[in-house]
Amino acid sequence: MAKLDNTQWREMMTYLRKKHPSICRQWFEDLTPITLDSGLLQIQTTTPLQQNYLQKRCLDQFTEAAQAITGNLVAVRFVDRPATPKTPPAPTGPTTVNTGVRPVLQNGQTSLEADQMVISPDYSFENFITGPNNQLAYAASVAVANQPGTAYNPLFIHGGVGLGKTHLLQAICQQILSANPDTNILYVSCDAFMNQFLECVQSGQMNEFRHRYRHVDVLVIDDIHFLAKRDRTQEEFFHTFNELYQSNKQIVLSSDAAPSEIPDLEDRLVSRFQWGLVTQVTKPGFETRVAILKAKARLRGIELPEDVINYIASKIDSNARELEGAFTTVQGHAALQDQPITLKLAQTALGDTLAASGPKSNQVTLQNIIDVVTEFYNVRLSDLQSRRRHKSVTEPRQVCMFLARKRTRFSLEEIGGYFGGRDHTTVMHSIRTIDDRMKKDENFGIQVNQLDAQIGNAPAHPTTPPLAERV
Ligand SMILES: Nc1ncnc2c1ncn2[C@@H]1O[C@H](COP(=O)(O)OP(=O)(O)OP(=O)(O)O)[C@@H](O)[C@H]1O
Repeated sequence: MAKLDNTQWREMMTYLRKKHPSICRQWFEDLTPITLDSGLLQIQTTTPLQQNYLQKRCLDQFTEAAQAITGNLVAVRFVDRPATPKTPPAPTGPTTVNTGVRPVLQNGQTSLEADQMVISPDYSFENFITGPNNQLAYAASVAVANQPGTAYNPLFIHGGVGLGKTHLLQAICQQILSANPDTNILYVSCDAFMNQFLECVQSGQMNEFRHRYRHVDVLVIDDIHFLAKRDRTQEEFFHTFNELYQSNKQIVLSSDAAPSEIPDLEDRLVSRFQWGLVTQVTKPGFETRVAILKAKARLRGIELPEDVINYIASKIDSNARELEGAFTTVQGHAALQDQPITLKLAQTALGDTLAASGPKSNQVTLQNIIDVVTEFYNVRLSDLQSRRRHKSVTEPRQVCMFLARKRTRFSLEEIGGYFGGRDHTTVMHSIRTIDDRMKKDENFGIQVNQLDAQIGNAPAHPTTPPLAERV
């Protein structure tokens, strides 16, 4: 049987590291090219999780590399170890639940299946760095993974963007599956749950929908706060929750706010979400940021000098996703220039984009604005996103919209969407209200300008025209 020779395989890996450094992982070393037959390159993985992940997330890059190295039109397929016993689909009913690791057919391909989230091998407990900001969430996640359905049910993890909620959710799935590969885990985004619900209502497939969601061992839903204001979906979720809970099936949820702070969430759901354990992840401190960068570098098989790590960790203090983004930028520059990563290279690479998250930054994120405004007015983000119209909420909300428009690239629609699904005319109105008031009320003007200054020292977004023209 034809094969890719070792030199070609190594060249393929080098090609990937050079052209697509951000997808490369240390564990790619464990991949083996097994056959190259009739234009099909089969690559063997060491776990079903890797196989599923690579097939869904890295196929294009591997195909490009295979074609570049062989000079032929080659298709790539990732295959699991032949020795791995295949579990037959559960025989019950028309819908079989899959784990996200072994996609299982259900009446052929359906949109229900297509919405299953892909689990990344990176998101394991091993690769999760703990610190005072996430210790409890981590410990609770490990407990749930070791004793699904009994330790804490439901487990509800909340916190701001990029702070590791999804990572923990996926680590739970991975751990459960590695202990018992036949566990039926359904891991979806809240968005997928809502869309599937609507589709199934419209197509008269509610039996399939219910079967799918109510016959799992573990239900994991990311970003459950999107249930806000969706009355019918909340109703459906309520029944799903009850049925699973009563059968001691584990439920794990993540959200950007604590249950009681999710706007327009029915009380009965709020109280159920609090039955188990509600735990928060917050911003990592400097030492945790350093450790996260080291872990990410290890995962990618990259040597990141200590001074570069300290530099990035000191400049970016918002969240792990932005840290990782900065690392990717530096890695990309090094690969493009074919240079080792040094402090100088990192400083140049990050020069334009550095610290999009911090007050030292010259770019401002929505989170920076929200942090400053919510602290000043002593309100919560969920208040700003709610329908509440009390002055104590409308004023900070309008100030946020005003500053978001002034300091970020977001469109009126995007800003409105973020602050509770408001349309662009509402955002326009808010901006004008603040603008007018700043002109008329000197103290108020000073106050908003101070908030603006606290967000960062950068001028208004340089590529955007003056605010008045943009409203
Ligand atoms: N404590 C941590 N240790 C290692 N990596 C982390 C940690 N926290 C976050 N990360 C990494 O940061 C990135 C963003 O994390 P994740 O997607 O889990 O955030 P999130 O809280 O779900 O954000 P969002 O609400 O925007 O979905 C991921 O690559 C994740 O692995």
